[in-house]
Amino acid sequence: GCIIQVINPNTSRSMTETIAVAARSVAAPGTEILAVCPQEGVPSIEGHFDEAIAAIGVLQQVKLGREAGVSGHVIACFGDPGLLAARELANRPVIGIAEAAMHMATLVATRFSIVTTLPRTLVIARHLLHQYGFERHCAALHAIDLPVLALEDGSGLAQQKVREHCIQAKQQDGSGAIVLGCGGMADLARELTQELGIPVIDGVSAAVKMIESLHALGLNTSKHGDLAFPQAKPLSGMFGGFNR
Ligand SMILES: NC(=O)NC1=NC(=O)NC1=O
Repeated sequence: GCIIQVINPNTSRSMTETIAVAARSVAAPGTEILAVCPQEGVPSIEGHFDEAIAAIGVLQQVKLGREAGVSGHVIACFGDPGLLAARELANRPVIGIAEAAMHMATLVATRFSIVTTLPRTLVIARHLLHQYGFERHCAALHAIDLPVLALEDGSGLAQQKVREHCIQAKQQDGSGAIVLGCGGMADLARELTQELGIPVIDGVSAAVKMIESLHALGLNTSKHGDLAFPQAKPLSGMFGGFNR
């Protein structure tokens, strides 16, 4: 069996649950999902500062998962915070939900649109498109202009905004697929795919299936070269107990 650690890098328990439900909804019968979030950090991730803080919690959770013997790790925030650092700490595969959703979109469409939360997170999505080499595949990026935690306030307003922007993206962007740009949107993909008649892709479920595939293929993070374990060195202060 496969044990997948799904890390919500923010500290909001309700979003961790939304993410866990999406992960479990696609997990294979033999796959166990361990959904976690950092004990301390930031309640939502909406910019570079938040990402820097969240990355420490991601690394702490990846180390715990490695020591628990998980088969792989998912970073369930659309900025993929701490992804490469996490791969240095991990033996097993580590996949971010943005890279997972973007890869899947390129398999089913020639171009995709992204629908994310606050406008200020658009630059983060653009950085990832460049980093992953998908700039040419992304036709447009949209922001619903609501904060991440509006997805968890029970009003349904954020979910309605996501739906409206997905409809606009389908009509205006010339995209064949849509990528949902937040871990908290993970529960919307299936219904929107049905309603819009085009692939609307959630990175949480995409990442879970990619980890299962890597596990089945016996492929793990390469420790040869750039992603080798960090050099052992004396870490000080709050990082004291935190070595590779
Ligand atoms: N673009 C985003 O909304 N990123 C995110 N911030 C979070 O706290 N979770 C996300 O997925």
